[in-house]
Amino acid sequence: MHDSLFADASTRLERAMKYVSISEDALEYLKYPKASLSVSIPVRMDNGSLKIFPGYRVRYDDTRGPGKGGIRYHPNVTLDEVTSLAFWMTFKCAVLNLPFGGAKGGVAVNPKSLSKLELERLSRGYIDAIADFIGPDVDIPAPDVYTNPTIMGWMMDQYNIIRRSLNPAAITGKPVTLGGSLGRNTATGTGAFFAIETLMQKFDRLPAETTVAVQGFGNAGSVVADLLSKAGYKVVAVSDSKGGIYAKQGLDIPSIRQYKESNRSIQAVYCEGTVCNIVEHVVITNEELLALDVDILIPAALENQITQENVKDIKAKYIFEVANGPISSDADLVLEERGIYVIPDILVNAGGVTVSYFEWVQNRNGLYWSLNEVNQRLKQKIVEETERIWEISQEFAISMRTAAYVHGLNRLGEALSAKGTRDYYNSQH
Ligand SMILES: NC(=O)C1=CN([C@@H]2O[C@H](COP(=O)(O)OP(=O)(O)OC[C@H]3O[C@@H](n4cnc5c(N)ncnc54)[C@H](O)[C@@H]3O)[C@@H](O)[C@H]2O)C=CC1
Ligand SMILES: O=C(O)CCC(=O)C(=O)O
Repeated sequence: MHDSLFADASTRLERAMKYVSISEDALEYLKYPKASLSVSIPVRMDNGSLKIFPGYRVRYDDTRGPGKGGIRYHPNVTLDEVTSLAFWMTFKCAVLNLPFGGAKGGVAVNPKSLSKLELERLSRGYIDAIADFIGPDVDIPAPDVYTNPTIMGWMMDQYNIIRRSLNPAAITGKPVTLGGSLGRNTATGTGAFFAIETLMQKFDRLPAETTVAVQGFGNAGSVVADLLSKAGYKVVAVSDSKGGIYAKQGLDIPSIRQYKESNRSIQAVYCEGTVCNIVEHVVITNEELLALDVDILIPAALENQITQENVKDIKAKYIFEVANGPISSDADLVLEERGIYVIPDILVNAGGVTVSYFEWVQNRNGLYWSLNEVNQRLKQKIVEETERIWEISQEFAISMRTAAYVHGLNRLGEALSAKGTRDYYNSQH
């Protein structure tokens, strides 16, 4: 594994290069972020003191359209992490053929330590600091880890105050009442479910005979766990930042979600109405969850969860990356050698940005779609691109990850070439 997350992420590009025929110039462009902004956000705390939080927004590439990507609140956020996340967004949007480039933002903060008012001040302060860097035709933020529709609502409102106009398409993942799209809040997990279903059919796997473990029970992980369990898969383990639960007979995911809503933590429960009772289970660590002997492993938390250190312990047959970058590049090679299928983040978790695109389209048209229409369109896109990446992987006998990068690189290369060399500008100065 490289010291820098971005250096590690870039190796994926290098592995795909030999299967594409795009210009050297295009490849050179794609090695660097187009623009990066680092800001300091002053926040008046409830006790009257002033705290400064570091924040970032990176626009990696906007050849195919405005930058697009979420905003993360986490104590470990760095410019290196945000750059990697913006790099992945660039390829994700290309893989899904969305008219967007890639961007990402983040603030180094533990949001759990802030009051609701402090969180609102921080969110408005972040938009104050980056307002000139974003916009509906430039770069459009959305939610990511520890941010949510409420925070997107504050951010859009702050952007509108600064611009003195209403700009619903400036931010996606907003509350529905402020122009958010139906289905955006569940889109990442739903898209992942469509990708899993498409590929499990190819592997002739029946849901009832397929066990699943999910690391991270947030917006993305809890929804995919729910959809899989409703489709008959046996979800035997889930976890959050504090640890996990395992039950050989399978967990009742809807009950665990219900319990989490009122208690903000996970517990192995079975609920009838509002009464939830604890059922037989084993408490496990996140490390133990990753090493479970299950058919499908779904990392849905943070980066670098499977590395050279623990890759030998992995027993799952298929890994669907719902998190961004959960597997380091060296661990990826080991998994490939061992015949473990890894289905990459830039495809599996692309449902979120796809419905963000639908939200942006609806905001610009002022015509809003039903939930059914959103989910039908989402399914069509995810299934189509999953099939295409599968074909590329079969054609060149390469991993699904490399195939996804080949697919994205082809689209990016075409757009970069269509823009021309820009030598005209250079020769004028
Ligand atoms: N929210 C979205 O629309 C999208 C999210 N993603 C990715 O999905 C992943 C999860 O994001 P969300 O579900 O949105 O975040 P979230 O904030 O809703 O949930 C994060 C979950 O991860 C858990 N977690 C945090 N640290 C952990 C650790 N060290 N070990 C195990 N669990 C841990 C938290 O307890 C929580 O359950 C991230 O990698 C994010 O970038 C990707 C595409 C879109
Ligand atoms: O919805 C979006 O625009 C971006 C979601 C995101 O940050 C991601 O896909 O990692």
